[in-house]
Amino acid sequence: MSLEIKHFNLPKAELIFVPDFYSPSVSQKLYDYLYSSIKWQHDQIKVFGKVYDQPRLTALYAENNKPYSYSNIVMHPHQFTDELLEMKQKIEAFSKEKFTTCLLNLYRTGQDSNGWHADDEKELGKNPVIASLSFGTKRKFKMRRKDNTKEKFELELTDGSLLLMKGETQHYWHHQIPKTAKKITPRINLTFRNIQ
Ligand SMILES: O=C(O)CCC(=O)C(=O)O
Ligand SMILES: [Fe+2]
Repeated sequence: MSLEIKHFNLPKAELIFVPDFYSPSVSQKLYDYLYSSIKWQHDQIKVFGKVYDQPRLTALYAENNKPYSYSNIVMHPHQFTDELLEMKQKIEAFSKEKFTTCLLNLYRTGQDSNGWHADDEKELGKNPVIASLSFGTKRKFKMRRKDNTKEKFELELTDGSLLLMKGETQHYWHHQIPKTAKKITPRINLTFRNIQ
């Protein structure tokens, strides 16, 4: 059986979406493992001098000790677990890319979110490839052009799916996970990155 692979041809973005990267039964096991075994933390962020609780839990894992900084937060990695390493290897085999680091997000309810941003920190290099795995409740993933916010795109990130963002995507587009008023159970997201 072959995997369904969708290519979205947006101007100045390269997106590849694999809806069934993991089967429903494997996804359920991975969700349970991640929910209970990842060392989730709840950081505060500073926006225009004011301090807020980040609207989700996060964790950083890596094969090296290199920290990752964004939104005034510096995260220091835990060492990869066997399960995370296995996921990393499966994504590397599919994408023919290498990843050093995984930033995990736990969206506990519909009120948890991730605001407009690009994954364009300089430690990610010029045209970073970001591999994003989703487990649990599906959430909307929105994109909009940095230079024309009317130009938009959206996608549902479903359980067991893989989204690859490549090429110039981070230069030209912002992305977000908006809040939703729906009563929903959690979603776990893993973004694999290469930090040099
Ligand atoms: O939860 C997601 O799908 C997106 C996460 C994200 O954009 C990030 O961690 O940089
Ligand atoms: Fe991101």
